[in-house]
Amino acid sequence: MFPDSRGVRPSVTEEIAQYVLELWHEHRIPIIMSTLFILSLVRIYLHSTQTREPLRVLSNLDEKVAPKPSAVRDEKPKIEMEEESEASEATESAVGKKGEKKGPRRIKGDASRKARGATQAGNEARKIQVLLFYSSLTGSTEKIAQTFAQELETSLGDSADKGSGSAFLSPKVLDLSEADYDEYFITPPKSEDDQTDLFYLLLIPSYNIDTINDSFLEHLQETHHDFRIDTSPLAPILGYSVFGFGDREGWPTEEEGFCIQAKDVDKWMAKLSARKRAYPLGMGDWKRDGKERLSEWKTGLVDVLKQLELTRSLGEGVPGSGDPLESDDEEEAEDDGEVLIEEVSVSKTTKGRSGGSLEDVEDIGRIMEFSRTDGPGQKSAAPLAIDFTTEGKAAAKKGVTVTVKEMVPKSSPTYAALTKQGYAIVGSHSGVKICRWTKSALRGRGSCYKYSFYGINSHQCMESTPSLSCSNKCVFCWRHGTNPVGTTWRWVVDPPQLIFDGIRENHYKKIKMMRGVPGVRAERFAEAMRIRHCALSLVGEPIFYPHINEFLGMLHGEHISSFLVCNAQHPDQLAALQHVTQLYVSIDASNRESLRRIDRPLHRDFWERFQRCLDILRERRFRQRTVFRLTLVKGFNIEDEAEGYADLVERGLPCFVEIKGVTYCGTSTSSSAGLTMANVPFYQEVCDFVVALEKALLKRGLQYGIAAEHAHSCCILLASERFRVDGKWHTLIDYDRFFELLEEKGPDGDFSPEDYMGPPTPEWATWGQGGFDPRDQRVDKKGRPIEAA
Ligand SMILES: Cc1cc2nc3c(=O)[nH]c(=O)nc-3n(C[C@H](O)[C@H](O)[C@H](O)COP(=O)(O)O)c2cc1C
Ligand code: SF4
Repeated sequence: MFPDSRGVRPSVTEEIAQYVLELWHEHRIPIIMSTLFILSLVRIYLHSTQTREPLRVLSNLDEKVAPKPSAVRDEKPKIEMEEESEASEATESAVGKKGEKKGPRRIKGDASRKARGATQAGNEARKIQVLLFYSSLTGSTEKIAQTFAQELETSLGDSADKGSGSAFLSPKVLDLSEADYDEYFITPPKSEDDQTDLFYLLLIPSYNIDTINDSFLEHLQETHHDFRIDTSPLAPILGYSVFGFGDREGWPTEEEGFCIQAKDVDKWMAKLSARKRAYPLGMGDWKRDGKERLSEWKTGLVDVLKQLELTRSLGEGVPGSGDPLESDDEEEAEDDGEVLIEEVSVSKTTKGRSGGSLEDVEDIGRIMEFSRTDGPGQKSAAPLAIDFTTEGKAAAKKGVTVTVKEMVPKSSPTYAALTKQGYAIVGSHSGVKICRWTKSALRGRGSCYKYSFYGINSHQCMESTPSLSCSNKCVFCWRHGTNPVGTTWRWVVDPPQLIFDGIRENHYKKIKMMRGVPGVRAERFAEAMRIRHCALSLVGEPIFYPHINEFLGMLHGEHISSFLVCNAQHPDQLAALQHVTQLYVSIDASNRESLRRIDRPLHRDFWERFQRCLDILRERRFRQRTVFRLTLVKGFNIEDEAEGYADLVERGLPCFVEIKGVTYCGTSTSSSAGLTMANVPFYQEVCDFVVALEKALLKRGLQYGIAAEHAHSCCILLASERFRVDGKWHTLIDYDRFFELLEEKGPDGDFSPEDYMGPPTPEWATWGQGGFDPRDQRVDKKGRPIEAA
């Protein structure tokens, strides 16, 4: 090495470094190439000989299908699952689905989706154990319990322990005389891995002698009252249901003790489980219908269990459903377009927007164009823009362009008011609601008067209307502040199929919500899942709807009978109406002045319209089963009006005349009408009026008689002698025959009401007998049984 410029000679180390550097510069390319080559060889070798570790995210997906027992524990694992689903989403988006463009993963804050995914994943991991408890003295329930458990397992798609993929473990059958109550009825037992939810079924035969049932009931009661224990210690179970066996031979009615202990068990279980009644109490007579009832109960139960498997939730219940206090208070509001006085505070805004004055309404002309704007999420079914009436041409004449709006838009106060009152609004102008009688019949507490008079089952009756709008503002209709009014159809028209599907769906939804309500009977609940009747009378005017005939066709197509009530203000639509099972016209007064005062009609020619409607009814009396409905309001339309009503009957010659006292619910603030309790006639006053009317009819040579009564609803039926056969009234309807005739002869077919007249009116419903179905139990406002007089 040479000395540097300063004449200093480099050290040995410096000389070596210099040498290595020169060497690198000379040979770096071959060195890099050969290193890369060697590394590649090593990589290939390792790849072909080593077992691969699965990718982390894929392993997670596997875990989701078959989780390790410890993978899901209460809250925390849910979070883990969430992360897993996030991870799998990440993988999917990073790897990209087949044919999809790969790209950076976008993270969106879709909390609900994540939560749902997490719950489902959690649900998949958890199992459901049905515990079937029974008691038995003479052994029949024991045998039934064993068979029932096997059948249930099959119906649920076999059990998880047999590897079926179902969440249900094999049902366990437990004899209450051997089971440790402390183990099952103080707090629900936990499985070893804490991965199992419990569902309790109880098969209880009743005994009026001392049996194991007594100590069991005592235990339930004591547990509930024990101050050291929570009042609802069984709340963690998924749900429960009870079925009782009894013997009607010795204990004919529930009041006499039929299935009494099953009822008690059901009641205490509701308290202990914090209202987890998953399906109504079933009851069967072991000698007669026991098996049939049990099988029905099982069908309903399986539906609920399958829903539980998916959602782990019993779903919605009506307010107060399964109340731990088992309070049986019922609201007294009577529906069915039946007239009532109720305390309702009507907001000024609501009134202003929905009502509109007479002048406003009459200014609206024929609708020439349709300009509905479908907001996001609104149904896409094409609405039809029609003004089907012949009235209100003023605007058209003036050349005013009218924008077609929805009758009851979701954002309107009307919508809010109606939904608050329990209506489900379907589309933009139809509604459905469960009436109090449907609820009452589900609980075996009596049906509406239409059961006594015409044989309709209230628990199979749907109350609805395709038009929430009306052309009157009747003094006794408390809804006139909340429902829209008008003389012409000036709104968007929904197609009939949309209405039919919507009301049916919402009706069933509302029935299902009654599942946990105390006292609902399993067999009636099961029957209620098949609508047999439709009362088109809820609120508004059904024949106002332009496609009423198509809509009726849909009801009849499903063998749902139609009870249509109209207000005698739309003669053209009435004349065009096809067959209905029973056609009502509301007759609210006997003369022009009284009608104006009571109905406060929007049409200026209301009296002429009214009379034309009566004439149409007269013409059609051998085609349609026609009914006048009179609503008596004291101080308005009772006094001295019997003669006037008789004249109207003479004009319309209806098949029947229903006379009903207005119903009172609370203090009336029924708008300016100011009706009070003083306007509600006593039943005796209604009876006196009916007797006077019958006399007035006979005086005119009209063949009518008092056929039936339903004192509970303050309702009496006058019928034409056409419906008296061999001295017996035949006010019931043969529904099957009605549908046969309709199918044979068509909706305009030539057949008469007599052709589908039913069997004789039951004795208990005839005049003087009160009209309460003896199968049912009358209760007072607090749900306490009322002894028959
Ligand atoms: C002594 C006795 C008392 C009974 N008491 C009632 C009763 O109060 N209410 C009822 O509905 N059934 C009553 N039953 C009918 C039983 O509940 C019915 O026979 C039941 O199916 C018996 O079930 P098991 O064989 O599993 O014990 C009674 C039967 C017996 C023998
Ligand atoms: S007819 Fe139907 S909707 Fe009307 S009160 Fe009776 S059960 Fe209720």
